[in-house]
Amino acid sequence: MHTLSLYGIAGTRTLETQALAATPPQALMERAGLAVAKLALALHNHAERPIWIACGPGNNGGDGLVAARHLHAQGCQVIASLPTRQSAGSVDAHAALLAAQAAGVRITQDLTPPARTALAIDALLGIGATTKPDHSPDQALHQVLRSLNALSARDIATLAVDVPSGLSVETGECLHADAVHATHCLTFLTLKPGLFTGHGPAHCGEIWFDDLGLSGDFSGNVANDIAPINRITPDADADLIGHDSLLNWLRPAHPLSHKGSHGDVWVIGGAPAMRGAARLAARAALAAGAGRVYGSMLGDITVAGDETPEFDSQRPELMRRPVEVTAPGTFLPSLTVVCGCGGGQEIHAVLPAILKGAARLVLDADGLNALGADPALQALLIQRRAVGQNTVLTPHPLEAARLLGTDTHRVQAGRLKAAQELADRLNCHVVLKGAGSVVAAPADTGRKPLINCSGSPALATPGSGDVLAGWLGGLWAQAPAACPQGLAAAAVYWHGLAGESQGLGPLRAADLIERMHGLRSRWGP
Ligand SMILES: NC(=O)C1=CN([C@@H]2O[C@H](COP(=O)(O)OP(=O)(O)OC[C@H]3O[C@@H](n4cnc5c(N)ncnc54)[C@H](OP(=O)(O)O)[C@@H]3O)[C@@H](O)[C@H]2O)[C@H](O)CC1
Ligand SMILES: [K+]
Repeated sequence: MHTLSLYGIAGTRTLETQALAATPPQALMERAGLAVAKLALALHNHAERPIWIACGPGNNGGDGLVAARHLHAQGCQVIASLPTRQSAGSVDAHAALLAAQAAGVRITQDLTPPARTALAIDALLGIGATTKPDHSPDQALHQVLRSLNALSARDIATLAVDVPSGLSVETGECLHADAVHATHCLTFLTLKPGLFTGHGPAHCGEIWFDDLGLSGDFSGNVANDIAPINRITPDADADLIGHDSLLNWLRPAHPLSHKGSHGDVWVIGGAPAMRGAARLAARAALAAGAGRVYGSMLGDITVAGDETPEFDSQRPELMRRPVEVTAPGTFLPSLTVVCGCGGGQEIHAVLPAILKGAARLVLDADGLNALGADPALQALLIQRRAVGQNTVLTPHPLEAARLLGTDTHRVQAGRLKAAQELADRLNCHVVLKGAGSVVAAPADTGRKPLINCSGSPALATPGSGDVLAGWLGGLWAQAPAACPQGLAAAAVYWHGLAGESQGLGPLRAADLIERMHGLRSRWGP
């Protein structure tokens, strides 16, 4: 999959206005409704059982009514609930209602789904949804949202039109407590950021896209009812990370390459009781292809059970070295440093030297907490880019909240904004982890944020973040001059693909490394 642009409401409305101006009345809604009906037919595997279409007052509801008409014409048993007044302003939706009535579609104000519903279509709210507290039809709306969720909780296919009602297409936060959990979402005109991050992935199910014919067919022919569009393409709000993020990693290594050609990584972390975190990061860096991987454990390394001279007795390829970051000859300027994985309090003492010396730095976990608590460390971080040193922070939402001086809820309510704010404030690259990881670059790079679309709950396991940090370090060591945002995109996408390959159940972190390593051999020539 190629990188795709994501547009929030403003960008989508700009495209919608141009599209409406270029098409005959009702044409766009007709196309949207037909596309919904086609997908619904494909999902409807109990021909004798009813399809319930919950239609809202605006154009989203209009799409639903057009779909109802087509499905009725196909002989499906269709019941459309119209719980609210039809929006006076929406001429197209009103026309769709009249056409559905004329065609004999059963339209009711009953808010309960018909018995034995086999497929539900959520056409309540689209990009016009608001959170107005005094909105009169809210009670009815909530009742229908709850009915839709009760159906999807019973594994009944639920198709969201454009967006699951109650989900913010801008941020992926839930505007309503009962936002619809769809099994499929067919979105129109643009792909929207909120479908892919925050609560989006959990609420959308499988995402489908229809541009309503505006980009033409496969041979580039635009439908003959579309006038030439003097198109002003709005700026995308973000890009979706796709398979092309991996392009640089799908080529075989140069035949004359040797371990010295693949760069060195130094993992610093693993305070007592958290040794495993550093080991996972180091193993991941090695599996990602770094030439040499060194590891240093923080704190007392002679604690019971950890007297072995190896850094990792299961991986003798990893080399142990002391944590003497300030000693001459540490080669900090030539290494890629992955720091913080299981670093405990001890990480604080070594961070100033690392921030001053490391050419490339991935900072994770306790390294981020130390940074959040100490403005002097933040000042050192901010200075790094000016001397050609790059940094990628890999916070989960709580770590990001600590760095921003806010709470997790606010980070999650605006993941794109939070990641961008961190990148700008701390003058570095940021991977905000969680469903739909966001990869942000400082604004002066001119690069917009990226959202990752791969991943699965199988990755929500201890050590999964250490693997990501180590893998990123391993990639960076091999491509020291590459754009850190592109490298971070490759790492999160790769990590997510491995998670998807798991199916049900957790993918334990040590196995995740092997899975990521194995994927590359499958992609090979
Ligand atoms: N324009 C086109 O031809 C096409 C549009 N498409 C589809 O249209 C929607 C966007 O439609 P729009 O009418 O702008 O907005 P919605 O249908 O999403 O919602 C607006 C109506 O919903 C009411 N509303 C909003 N928030 C709430 C709420 N919290 N509780 C209850 N009701 C709410 C709102 O009421 P107002 O009083 O604020 O007016 C409106 O009545 C888009 O998503 C597509 O599905 C297609 O792309 C095809 C072409
Ligand atoms: K909807």
